[in-house]
Amino acid sequence: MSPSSRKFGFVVVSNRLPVDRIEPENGEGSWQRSPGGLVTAVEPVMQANDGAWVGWPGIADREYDAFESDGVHLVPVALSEAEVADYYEGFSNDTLWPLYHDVIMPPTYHREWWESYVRVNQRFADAAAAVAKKNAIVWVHDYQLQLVPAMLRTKRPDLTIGFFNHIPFPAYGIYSQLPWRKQILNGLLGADLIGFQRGADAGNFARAVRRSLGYSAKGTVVEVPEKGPDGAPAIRSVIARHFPISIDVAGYEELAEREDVKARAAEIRHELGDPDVVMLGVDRLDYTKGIGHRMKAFGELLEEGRLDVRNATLVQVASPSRERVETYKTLRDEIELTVGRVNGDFGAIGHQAISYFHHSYPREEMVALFLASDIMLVTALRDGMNLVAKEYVASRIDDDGVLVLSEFAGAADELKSALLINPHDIDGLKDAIMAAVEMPQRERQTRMRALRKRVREHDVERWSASFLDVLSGVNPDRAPDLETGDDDSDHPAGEK
Ligand SMILES: O=P(O)(O)OC[C@H]1O[C@H](O[C@H]2O[C@H](CO)[C@@H](O)[C@H](O)[C@H]2O)[C@H](O)[C@@H](O)[C@@H]1O
Ligand SMILES: O=c1ccn([C@@H]2O[C@H](COP(=O)(O)OP(=O)(O)O)[C@@H](O)[C@H]2O)c(=O)[nH]1
Repeated sequence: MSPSSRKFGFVVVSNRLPVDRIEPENGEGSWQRSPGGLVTAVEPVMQANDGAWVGWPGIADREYDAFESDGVHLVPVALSEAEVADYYEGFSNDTLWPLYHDVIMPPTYHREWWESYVRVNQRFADAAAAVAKKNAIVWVHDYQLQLVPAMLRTKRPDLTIGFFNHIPFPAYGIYSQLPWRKQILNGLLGADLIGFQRGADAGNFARAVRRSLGYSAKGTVVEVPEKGPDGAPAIRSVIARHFPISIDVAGYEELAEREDVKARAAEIRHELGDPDVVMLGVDRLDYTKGIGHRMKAFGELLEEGRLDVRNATLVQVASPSRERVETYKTLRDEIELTVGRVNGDFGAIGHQAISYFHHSYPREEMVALFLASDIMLVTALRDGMNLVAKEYVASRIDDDGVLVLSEFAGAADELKSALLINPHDIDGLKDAIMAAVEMPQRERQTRMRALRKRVREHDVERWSASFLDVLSGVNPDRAPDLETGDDDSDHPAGEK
């Protein structure tokens, strides 16, 4: 059977596949790991469950057949150049992204972007429906695909549909700005189960459903009025609750134990001039991450002489992201100007204040950086979860290192032994950085042990198992087959 005609009992749908197609002008094309935490978290779930992953291969105007990668069956969905501009860069990342992150930047509303979003969501729904076996479980991910659950339900009422929102869901006062607020809520309510990162996100969603659609939403259950099979009015229950995402903790621990990774960590410190204090920031270059706030705090500490550039340094990895979106271009200019200013004002020969890298690094190098750093700075202004915070903790098998963590990152709900900060309060952030610098070893150890315990007990396997347990429990009569299969049996609602 050709890979494209196989059908699966478990299907994941996300905007991105775990690999991006890279086509250099002069050279051979290749597949490269995609950026971001969604892929980091969903990849181990797919490797543990035999299924298909439907997503965009990260390049415009190219059609690829389904293929296997690292034991996962990938089903590429093609997007045209115009769709990348309107659906991905436009509606997803210049309308929904700023809106859902509490309008840190003003969202842009364009009707053509919305129309493209609807068309592309339908394409993803069709692709998922085509690879799903009868009664399959389909798990849709993130804000780019909020209409897919209802589209799938219309096409394939046999499916059990889950949706997980990786970014925050805003308060109704903000959400209600969205001209298409009802359509999005109705799209999501096509799912049987809707997962969020934080309890507050699930609460905001329930309020939006009550205020915008007038449906009952009590506790974790939304009651959606529908027509029953006989045409009579009926109620369909949708569960909406939080399932905080996590990481492959054992994988990070294994890397942290490796001699070559430890040696690389020592080498990094040495190359930085063996300072007393190494601070680290690792983020996609995104305005939600508060990179400028952390640089401002660090710069002021140097200016005030509370830190000395000869023994304290900041390493900032800012991996490229959404580079054609105007707000991201402006952000890059601002951050690089700040780096230049801080280094110009406070650097000394052989002692750079900020080492800035606009690259993406493989996981081994990330763990070496984590081990090389005394203080991890996560200063997001808003963040669904922030997996980097959890990766730092998981990697510190030596029970050392201090995590400074924004209370506006989802991770703050769980990582309560971190030094929690409000990144808008620059003085408070500076005090927290100094508290981290001066923290006695015993306290560092106590805090890191508590953090590691939490992350170890709540790893990505537990996240996916708890979501999928609830999801498979909603239609117990359907008993989906999670094994890969070649079942071409007829589907309801006219599916081939
Ligand atoms: O696909 P991109 O546009 O390049 O962006 C990368 C991903 O960024 C976002 O990640 C989120 O998911 C993480 C895991 O749940 C979470 O820790 C983080 O707080 C979120 O920002 C986005 O949600 C993904 O869809 C993107 O693929
Ligand atoms: O150079 C880099 C920078 C980041 N990451 C990974 O990208 C993910 C970022 O996820 P997070 O939830 O922190 O934020 P997002 O980028 O998804 O908003 C984490 O797994 C990082 O380890 C990486 O592998 N290399």
